[in-house]
Amino acid sequence: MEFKSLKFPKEFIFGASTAAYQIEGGAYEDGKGLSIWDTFCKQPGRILNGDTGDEACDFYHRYKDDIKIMKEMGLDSFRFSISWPRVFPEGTGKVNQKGLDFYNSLVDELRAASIEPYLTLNHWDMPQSLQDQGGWLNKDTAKHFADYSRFMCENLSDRVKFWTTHNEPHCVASAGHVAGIFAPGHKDIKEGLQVTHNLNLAHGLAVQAMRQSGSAGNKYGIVLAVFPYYPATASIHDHRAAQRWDGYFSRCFLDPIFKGSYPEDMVEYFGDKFPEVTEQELSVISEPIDMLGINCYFRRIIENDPKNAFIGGREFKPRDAAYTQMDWPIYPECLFEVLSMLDKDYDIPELYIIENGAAFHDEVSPDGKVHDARRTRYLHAHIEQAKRAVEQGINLKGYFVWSFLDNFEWALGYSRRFGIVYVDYPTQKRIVKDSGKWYSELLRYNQSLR
Ligand SMILES: OC[C@@H]1[C@@H](O)[C@H](O)[C@@H](O)c2[nH]c(CCc3ccccc3)c[n+]21
Repeated sequence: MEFKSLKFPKEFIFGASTAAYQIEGGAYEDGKGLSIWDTFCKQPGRILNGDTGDEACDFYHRYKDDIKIMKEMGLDSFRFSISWPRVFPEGTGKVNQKGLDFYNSLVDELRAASIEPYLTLNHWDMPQSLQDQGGWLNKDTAKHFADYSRFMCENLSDRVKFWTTHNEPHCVASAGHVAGIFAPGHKDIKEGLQVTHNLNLAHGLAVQAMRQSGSAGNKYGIVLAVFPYYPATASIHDHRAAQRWDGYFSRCFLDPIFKGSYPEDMVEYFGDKFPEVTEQELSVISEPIDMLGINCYFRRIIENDPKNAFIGGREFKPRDAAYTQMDWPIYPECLFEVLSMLDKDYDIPELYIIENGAAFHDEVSPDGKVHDARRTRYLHAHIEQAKRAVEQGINLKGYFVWSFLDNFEWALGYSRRFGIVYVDYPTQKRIVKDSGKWYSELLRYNQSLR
């Protein structure tokens, strides 16, 4: 496929993203402690088909072979997360040396393959033992997270330069504590808002801790899901609903981190459900960061819905849009629009698209290949929008596709495939999909211009 329209600056990096619980497996191996997702998956009815991350893609054992695929593909960078309980089985205190050994080896293998590690410290798999003490509802957990982050930085920052604290804290707060569809499965709005604040606090404490102990030149940040929000109609009620969704899902994280205060309209809207916040905590949360990672897959069209007790709205699905297997509308301009908004409204040193991709029904054809043309078209269209942002002078420094491998899709188990590499779970065989081959050609084209 012609790549001239997808020519990026030479320092722009292309990568692929994953997360520990979704790919590693080895859930009970080599001294790893329980995570809340290990526990959650065991609760009947929580996960489609009763799937769990017990084995997942067996990345814990197969990472060296997977890195060979990454190298052949030409990835500049690989984003992964650390399983906190694999290193600290109880969340604090005693270190599981075999857990630490795994991440040291993973990083060494990536660097030996000239692939830049891009690390996330919390991609939702919180140690169960800390959950037993209140989890993110307990502010002590924020301190434990900072200690864990410092420890990882002390051990890996000679080889890892990119450090992000949380992946999508809004998901932990809203899906995990309000909707109850993610671990730990709580359903309490006030709790969800307190967790929102405590996650922001944990982020700030962790950045401060890493900055004290990490190597010079490290870049610290966070990964947030930021989407464009549209009202379903011109009605003021839909406009206000869209503004509330943007207010909670985006600005209740962006504003305290980059502006040192929560959005006034959100504090007002949530009233006495909003947590107590001190100036000292806001100063910690707004500890300057070097980069922001963005997960953006589509735009969200919102219509007013007073029955939604949390935020008074629901997602509208236009009939004239094409949809992925997640029932997400395909709207490539979402990347350009989000990047433009961030560039206009916030002072962010560097931006990375850390997750963008699509789930479509994939199958292995008789020729042994996976002809996922829709995914290739999705990636092409969205990367074009990333290019458009770069051409407008927006400081976008990289694009990571979600995901490198098909993997465990949370409450939907293994029913959704996002990978550019197909995983045949019964045999754990990998097959680079057509989209993976296309992505590799794109990377090689850009590397040839460096
Ligand atoms: O669903 C695909 C991926 C997950 O597998 C990742 O673990 C997670 O980081 C992730 N986030 C998103 C966007 C989540 C989202 C959906 C709908 C509305 C807001 C956020 C999509 N994904």
